[in-house]
This record gives sequence, C-alpha cells and structure tokens, in this order.
Amino acid sequence: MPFSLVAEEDSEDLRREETRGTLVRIKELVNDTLASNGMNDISPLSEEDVLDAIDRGKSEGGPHGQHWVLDPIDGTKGFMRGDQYAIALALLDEGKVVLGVLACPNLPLTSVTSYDRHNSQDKVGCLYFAQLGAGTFMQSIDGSPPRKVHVSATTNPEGALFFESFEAAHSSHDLSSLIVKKMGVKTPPVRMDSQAKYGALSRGDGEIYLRFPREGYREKIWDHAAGYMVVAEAGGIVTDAAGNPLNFSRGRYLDLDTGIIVTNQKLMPALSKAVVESLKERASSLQS
Ligand SMILES: Nc1ncnc2c1ncn2[C@@H]1O[C@H](COP(=O)(O)O)[C@@H](O)[C@H]1OP(=O)(O)O
Ligand SMILES: [Mg+2]
Repeated sequence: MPFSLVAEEDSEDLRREETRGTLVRIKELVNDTLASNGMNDISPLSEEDVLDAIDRGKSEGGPHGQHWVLDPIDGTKGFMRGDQYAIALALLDEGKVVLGVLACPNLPLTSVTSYDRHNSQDKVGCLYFAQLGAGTFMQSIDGSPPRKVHVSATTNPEGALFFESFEAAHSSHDLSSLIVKKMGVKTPPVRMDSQAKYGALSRGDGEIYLRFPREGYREKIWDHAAGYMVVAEAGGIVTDAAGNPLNFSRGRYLDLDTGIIVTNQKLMPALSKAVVESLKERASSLQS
C-alpha cells in the first residue's frame, strides 16, 4: 500500500562503493529482523530494496493527507557515547500529530533521577506510545504490560527539575540557566540527548525541558513530532518561546519562533514569563 514517509535519512552515503560492506551488513540485519518477527512470507530484501526503502522517506509532509514521520536514530551523538538516544515515529493527519511512538533503549524504566547502574534490578529500555485523546502509555522495551503515564503535578518551581541537551551546541545552556534562575528552580540541569527528554518528562522524572538552538537553526518535524505527542497526551504543554503551539503542517521544518519550551499546565505561566524576560535581557545585552 502506498504511504507518505517524512524521514531524516536518505541512501546517498550507502550507495557509494566505500560503504558497500556496511550496506551488506544492514541488509543482513534487516532480513534477520524480519525473519525473527515471523515475517517469513516476505522474500528476503536485496541491497537495492534496502536502499529504496530508505529513500521512501523523502516526502515533504504538509497540511493534507496522512504522513508518517520517522527519525531512525534521534540523538546520534548520545548513541555514539552509549548515552540516551531514541527511535521516533509519529503520524500526521491533515497537519496534526495523531500518534507518537518513542523507543528509548537506554532510558531507565524507573526514573532518570533514581537510576543506579550498579543495581541489576534497575532495568533500562522504555517504549512510549500516545494516541490523540487516548493518553500516553509506557512499557519496557522487551514487553512488560503498558502503564499510563502523566506529567508531574509539581506547582512549585523550587522543587522542579529541568532537562536540556547534553550537547551545548544544540541548545544554549546559558539561556536555560538564566530562565530557570528567574523561576526559582534550585536543582542543576539534567542533560540528556534526544527525544528521551520528552519521554522522561511525560512520566514526571522532571518538570521542564528547554531547547534554544543557535539563531538560524531550523528544527525538523521528525525531531519533535513523537516526543510532542507523548508529552501532550500525558498532560504537558509544548510551545515555542512565544507561547505558540508547534505547527507540524508546514513541511519538513517546524519554522518556529525562538526555541521550544515544555512543562506542565501549572508551571507554564511562570516559565513563559521567565522565557520572555530572559530573551529580552539577552537581546539588550547583545546590543550594548
Ligand atoms: N546545531 C544544532 N542545534 C540544534 N539541534 C541540532 C543541531 N545539530 C543537530 N541537531 C539536532 O538535535 C537533535 C538532537 O538533539 P539533542 O540530543 O541535543 O536533544 C538531533 O536530531 C540533531 O539533528 P541531526 O539528527 O540532524 O544530527
Ligand atoms: Mg534527530
């Protein structure tokens, strides 16, 4: 059945002679995975089939029809370091996200704040799924029964915990620090890669996620669609710095006002105020 896929990767690098070995390995892994999932009725894929499948992700998305939105590895730097990364899939219907699935293979099942890597009871690997109007659920990646999750109900910023990118190049740590100081947040940031931040926030590990890329950086829809849905259906709010909801209907890019801010309903007014004040201060300090 034909379908539209908006995805981060294309096959250009894999089509080069130097990467032939990698392509062969990928083809084997794909075929092994299909077979181990009981899809033995599908004949094994060739290298060309694999390249073509990757290139299915060239859709432009947009406000009409249905589009799958995929980031096969979100947080590549975290993946390389052995830290957090995510596989993110969302469905757009007439420009709105209606489904989000987020796999976070390195995210602790309990909480990022209580995780003890030396305790063998503390398992890692979470799978989140959220459907419009039906809430957000989380299960272990190896298949425990799903449980409904909800964002933190914390109303006091003093006890709030905030997430930001591990990579300072992806989001201004200075600006985040200014914002949370204004709110009265006392705890240091939890720095994590990928949309795993949305997953952790959706179950109440922390209350605030701030993302302020350098000026001119254009956010892509596959970097936020699934995470947005997981947080929104868990009762959280995701906006740009001016308080506008994220618009996933414009094509491959979000094209938003400065930054992305995420928190619960109760903390959003204080967060929005701190963001506006901090951006003004930063702008005037850059002018002087
Ligand atoms: N300069 C940048 N500013 C903001 N985000 C970036 C930048 N470069 C890459 N990214 C994207 O940030 C995402 C990970 O963010 P983080 O882990 O910090 O939350 C990745 O999807 C990555 O995109 P890409 O996948 O194209 O590398
Ligand atoms: Mg990404």
